[in-house]
Amino acid sequence: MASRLAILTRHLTAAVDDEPKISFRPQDITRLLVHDNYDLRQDVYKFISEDPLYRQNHYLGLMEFREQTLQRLQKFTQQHFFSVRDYSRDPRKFMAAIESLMYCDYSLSIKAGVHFTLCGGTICKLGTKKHHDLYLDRLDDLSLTGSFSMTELGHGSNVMGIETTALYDHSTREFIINTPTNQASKYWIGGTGQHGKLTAVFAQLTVNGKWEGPHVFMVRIRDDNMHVTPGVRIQDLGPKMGLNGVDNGQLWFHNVRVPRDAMLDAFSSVDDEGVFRSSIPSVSQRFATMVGGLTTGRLLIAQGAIDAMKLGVTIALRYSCQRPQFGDKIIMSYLTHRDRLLPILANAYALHLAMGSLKNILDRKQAQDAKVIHVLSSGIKAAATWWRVEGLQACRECCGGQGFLSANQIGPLATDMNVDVTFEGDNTVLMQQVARALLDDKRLISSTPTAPSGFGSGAISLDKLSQLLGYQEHALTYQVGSSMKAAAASKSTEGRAAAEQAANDVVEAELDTVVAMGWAHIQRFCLDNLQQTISKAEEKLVAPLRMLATLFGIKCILRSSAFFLGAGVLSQSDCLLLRSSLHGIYATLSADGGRLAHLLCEGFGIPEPLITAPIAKDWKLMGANGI
Ligand SMILES: Cc1cc2nc3c(=O)[nH]c(=O)nc-3n(C[C@H](O)[C@H](O)[C@H](O)COP(=O)(O)OP(=O)(O)OC[C@H]3O[C@@H](n4cnc5c(N)ncnc54)[C@H](O)[C@@H]3O)c2cc1C
Repeated sequence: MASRLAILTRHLTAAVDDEPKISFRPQDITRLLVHDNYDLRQDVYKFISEDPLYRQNHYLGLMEFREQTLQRLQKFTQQHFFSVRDYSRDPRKFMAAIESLMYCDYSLSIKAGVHFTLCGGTICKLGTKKHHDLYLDRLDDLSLTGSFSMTELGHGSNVMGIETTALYDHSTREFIINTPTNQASKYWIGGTGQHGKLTAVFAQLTVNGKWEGPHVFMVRIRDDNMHVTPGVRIQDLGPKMGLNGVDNGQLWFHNVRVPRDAMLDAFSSVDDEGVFRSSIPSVSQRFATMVGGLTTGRLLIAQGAIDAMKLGVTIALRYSCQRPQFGDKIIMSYLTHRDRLLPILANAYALHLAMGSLKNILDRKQAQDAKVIHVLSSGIKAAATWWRVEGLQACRECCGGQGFLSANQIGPLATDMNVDVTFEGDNTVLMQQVARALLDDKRLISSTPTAPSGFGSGAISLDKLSQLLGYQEHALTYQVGSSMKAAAASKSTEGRAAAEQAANDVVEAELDTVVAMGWAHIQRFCLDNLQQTISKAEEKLVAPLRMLATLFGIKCILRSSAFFLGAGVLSQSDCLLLRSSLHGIYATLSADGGRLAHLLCEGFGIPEPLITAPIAKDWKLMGANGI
């Protein structure tokens, strides 16, 4: 292994363009990473880099920050980079435009996401032509500011349990929307505290005395003069831990009457005779379709987290490779520093490429892909945001006190984004959904997992790392699945409901393992996906990608060393071999002032004007000449 690494090191010690040793240029990597809409992304970057309205300003108060965020969104919208109609027409373009805002400010990114994706996307997906005609142009020019009212004070993760009601009144052809209890008030609703005019309300529908499950209704909450509409009450939620450019609100509805056409009716409607009709007969499947529209939002949150890791690690690496401490020792030469920063680089690559594959699956628009899309979007969102939390904290610590200075970008990013583990699906709940899908996979449940051999004196190959991660996924699923089967069998004489309950009780009792299953699946998917990317990559990119993939795989396995040692799959000497290989990779990435690590960061393609942190330039000049 050591000699292989030495060869890799020689091969990879990238130099400037005109030196013969060079193996790749950052733009070669950028081409691989930017899946689509390269020119559009560059146009958005140029716009937000050059217009002074988008410059960092950490001195604003709450109301000023909100106003600035609104103005930024208005000006961005006026550039017509995309249309809300692209949500259905050209989803890659839609996502590319919104993703590109991330490097400017997370509040702007989320305010745009709530308006265009959650509100606009819901209308595109769940509405029909009359809704598209009525709302989409006005969303596009921001004359109708949109929001998305799903969560209630009492119901966050359990959306099916919401209490807001929509009762159909055939005498007036209207729905009557009500908030029956305070816990049913819509809570956290982005964009409603101050600026919102329109909201997509999730409410339990009753027609002719029959409950039909949650449906979505378009409700005006403020008129064009910004007066709150009759029957609606709005409370501004005020300052938050971060993300203060977004005005979140709490909403109550008291006998708010909306016309029959206010219901988004692509899948269900009430006809002229007042009869409820739906192309999806079961309430639970209908509900799954209603919330299925959240996938795009979830992808944007995941991509935002990945991009934040890229920005954070780029800044931290640039600083760490020039910062001496204790004499002239550069802090990046400390093993602890390498171990804190370099895995973030690998995570960002692994997740970004996994997102690329997921977007390709989405492009196919095949009905049979619905489950895999749900599983991957849930799991990648959870992994990306959890690793982002960990990664940005590591970046901030690695920069010492400088990491705490707002101008250095990492701190504000970490606090503004802290909520991404919670919204668009709480991570713990999302990982359970990944695990539920694994538990439905007969291949994993019925065959006994076969443990791969350890490394012995053999080399550490990506195939072996993948086998180990695959084994972990299979073994955990088999363990929980077998217990569920046994529990269900023990209750089989009491009927199907009792057996299902017994199986569910096992899931509850094994919830920590269930979440670990979700992690195992996503880690294995990411590593396999990296391998597939490598197999198709240009020759010059193979070595650096393989190195990142090996780093990623080793870290995943070492994080679960208790599992692998406990299962007797790896020995202590295997773990030591993994550790020393990891250190070898760190040394290669950090050699020559971290040249390879810097090239890999440059490969992210973050526009230089948007890397504003002074420590990412020349920290020795900080404060000099009034800078
Ligand atoms: C800044 C911000 C903006 C938001 N914007 C919007 C918006 O625009 N529109 C909107 O509709 N909503 C919005 N939300 C709401 C958001 O989607 C919810 O906060 C989220 O779904 C979690 O719900 P909850 O807060 O009620 O937490 P809960 O669901 O009560 O969860 C609390 C804790 O319990 C745990 N938990 C819950 N259920 C389980 C379980 N089954 N197993 C194990 N653990 C569990 C969770 O992991 C979590 O740690 C926003 C939230 C925030 C903070």
